Amino acid sequence: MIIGLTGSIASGKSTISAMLKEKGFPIIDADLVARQVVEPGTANLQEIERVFGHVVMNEDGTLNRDSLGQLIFHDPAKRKQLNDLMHPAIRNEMLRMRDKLFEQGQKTIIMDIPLLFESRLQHFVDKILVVSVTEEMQLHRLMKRNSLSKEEAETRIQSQLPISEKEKGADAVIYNNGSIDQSKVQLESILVEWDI
Ligand SMILES: CC(C)(COP(=O)(O)OP(=O)(O)OC[C@H]1O[C@@H](n2cnc3c(N)ncnc32)[C@H](O)[C@@H]1O)[C@@H](O)C(=O)NCCC(=O)NCCS
Ligand SMILES: Nc1ncnc2c1ncn2[C@@H]1O[C@H](COP(=O)(O)OP(=O)(O)OP(=O)(O)O)[C@@H](O)[C@H]1O
Repeated sequence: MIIGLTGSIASGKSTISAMLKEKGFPIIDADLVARQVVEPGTANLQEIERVFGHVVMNEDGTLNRDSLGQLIFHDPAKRKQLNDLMHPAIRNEMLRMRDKLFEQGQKTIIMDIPLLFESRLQHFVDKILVVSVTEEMQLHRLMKRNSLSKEEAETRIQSQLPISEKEKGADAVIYNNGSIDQSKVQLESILVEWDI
């Protein structure tokens, strides 16, 4: 069985994913895969430099993530260009990892996919677990974690579907406004309900 873990930016997916990892579930993390597919020397990174310019590169040849983020979160056309370039590579690598884990005999796999709904990847997974927070809390945590201004954080939040829409497509929702322990209790009861 594949559990799709999703939510919105800074809603707490990584926090819940860490709890699932601690319980022994294998995790395929789309954000991590998205870093692997643009490592120095990859054709993807060369293409990103060609399309977005030298400004998105660090001197050591790695991707300047802040600079690329500034470009794509403010501009839907550029975001689409980046998505079109990277998403097929991310998807292929995630499927390869999934197949390998099943071959190794794993029964339940977690796929942490921030853009599961935006990219219409619902068919990748058997159950969808959404990590939700109020917009106020999301803004607060995002500004704090990424040291962003209110305006920058709002721009990033608006680049994704509203969390209320994602809740509608969920098999279960964790409301992560309270403490981490309160979210853990919710996770545990969902795992019992799903018998995993
Ligand atoms: C723009 C980049 C370089 C910014 O890097 P940075 O280290 O600042 O952020 P990070 O990768 O940790 O992403 C943080 C969060 O931003 C959100 N996010 C990232 N990319 C996108 C996008 N294209 N559209 C909407 N939200 C996005 C996700 O919620 C993600 O969890 C990076 O996010 C990226 O390469 N994005 C394109 C690939 C992608 O779509 N990744 C999302 C998972 S598939
Ligand atoms: N219940 C909580 N109480 C306090 N802080 C929290 C809680 N849950 C998450 N956080 C903090 O909020 C921030 C966002 O959480 P996290 O990184 O897990 O979100 P995410 O959904 O994985 O984000 P992204 O989409 O950007 O990858 C982090 O700094 C995290 O430590």
